[in-house]
Amino acid sequence: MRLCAENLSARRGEDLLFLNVSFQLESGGALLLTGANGSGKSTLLRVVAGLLQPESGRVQCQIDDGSEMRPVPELSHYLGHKNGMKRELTVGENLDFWKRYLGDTSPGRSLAVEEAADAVGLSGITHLPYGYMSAGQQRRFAMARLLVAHRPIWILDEPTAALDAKADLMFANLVKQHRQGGGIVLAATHQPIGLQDAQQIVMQGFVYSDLEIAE
Ligand SMILES: Nc1ncnc2c1ncn2[C@@H]1O[C@H](COP(=O)(O)OP(=O)(O)OP(=O)(O)O)[C@@H](O)[C@H]1O
Repeated sequence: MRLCAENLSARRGEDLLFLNVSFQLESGGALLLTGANGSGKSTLLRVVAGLLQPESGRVQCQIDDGSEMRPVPELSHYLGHKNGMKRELTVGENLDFWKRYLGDTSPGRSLAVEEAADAVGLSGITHLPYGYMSAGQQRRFAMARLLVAHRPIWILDEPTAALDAKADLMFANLVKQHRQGGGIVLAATHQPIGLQDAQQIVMQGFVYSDLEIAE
């Protein structure tokens, strides 16, 4: 599998936040985004995930050599700052919704809801409302979403913010296993979460605000 981002640029408000960012990731590869608060990490991840229209450029993914290019949203999970779970539903109902809604988009095994809960260290409580969970448990169950539907690309925005050291380690192992299985990971994070040998882009913020993009 190969993910290609070519000449991505994005505007926030009137200003150009980044200009002509390109990278390529192969199966098992990872990209780490770093940079100061407000430098554009979340914006770049949202562009890659298809949640924000770029000012220029495109991102595509090829499953096998010679196969057609496919849009990243079909093949990716996006774990942003928000957990994307309903407080009123049980944990199991939330995960079951995501399992059915996202489905599996490529060969690869997704986990049953209880298996995924076990993988994030929280088995036996999926019958409880999501809103009853502590903040850390809620985040762990949001991570379980990555496991109940198989998607080869994981796009992660500060996935372990506010988690304890044990949860960091648990998630680092999930990321490592995902990469070992041929998955690709893009992440903005300050924690060591299984991103050994990752490519790195240091975001700079509105440095290009007075430039215009050549069409
Ligand atoms: N909808 C918006 N309209 C205008 N400006 C925005 C909008 N969303 C974000 N910005 C600005 O874009 C810049 C980049 O924001 P972004 O969230 O991508 O940064 P970040 O590097 O992820 O920051 P952090 O480390 O704090 O999460 C910031 O200056 C922010 O204020």
